[in-house]
Amino acid sequence: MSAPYDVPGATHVYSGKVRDLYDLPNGHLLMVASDRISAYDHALEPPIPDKGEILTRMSLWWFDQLADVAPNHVVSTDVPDVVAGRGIEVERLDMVTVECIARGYLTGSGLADYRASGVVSGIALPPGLTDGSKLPEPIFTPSTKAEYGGHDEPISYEQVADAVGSELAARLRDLTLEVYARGEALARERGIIVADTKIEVGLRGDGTLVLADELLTPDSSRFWPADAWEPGRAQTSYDKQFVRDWLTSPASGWDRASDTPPPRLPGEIVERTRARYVEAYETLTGETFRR
Ligand SMILES: C[C@H](c1ccccc1)n1cc(-c2ncnc(N)c2C#N)cn1
Repeated sequence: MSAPYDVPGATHVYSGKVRDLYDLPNGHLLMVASDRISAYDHALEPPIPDKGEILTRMSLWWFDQLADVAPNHVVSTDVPDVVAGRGIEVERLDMVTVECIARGYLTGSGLADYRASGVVSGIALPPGLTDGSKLPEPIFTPSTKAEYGGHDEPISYEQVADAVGSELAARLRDLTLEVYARGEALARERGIIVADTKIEVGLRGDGTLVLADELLTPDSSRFWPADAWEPGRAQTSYDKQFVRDWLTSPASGWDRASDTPPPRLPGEIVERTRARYVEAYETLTGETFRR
């Protein structure tokens, strides 16, 4: 993994797959989006230039678009130069211990659960759905928060209510589905399907629910190009398809089923992937990403 940034005045406290978190002297946190990219549960090398800045700008844009749905944790983008553009000073919240996930389409672990039992996170779905099917309506499919490197486990709404109380469970469900509905509708108008998304929610001392972490990015959501959507097969990933295709091609020499780490991505794949992140940002926001 690429080392986190040495940020003056900040104390590094956590590294996720692609983001790092720091304590700040004023009691806030500094959230830094790296250029790291992961696929098939592996951290890949090299990083994708500007990915962290592009997805930071995307999150900020979504926080602004959805400000009428819920407040967010952003305090300031005036951060130390070493993380300028990819760092956000955020309000320290009491984070909810549930991964709040909404799905509008069936794929991934939800599809696997559906194929095994017809049920996803305790919700029975109609028969005949396949990979990439649009669900009759978006569903709230919460999961546990796995330790770093582990896999989140799906839980039912009832389990969420048992964990956090029925009133907060209802608020989390409603917020997650509202954020997804608004994000999916806006993205769809611009040719991007947001198949599902994970939001992180924190609580203020007064009980206000606050949108935290990143929001509606290709790292927290599945982005599919709408013009390539075809239920019945694995969908094209808007941002990671070049990486996936190369890693699973003879050109990489990698065996996904092996325990070996993936090989270093070639320059062309890195650049084409960077271009897809730029394209996703510019398509969604209508703004130009100038480095
Ligand atoms: C796992 C996730 C993470 C995000 C970004 C980078 C590394 C980790 N994380 C977020 C908090 C957190 N805690 C208190 N207040 C907050 N506003 C936030 C946020 N965001 C703790 N962990």
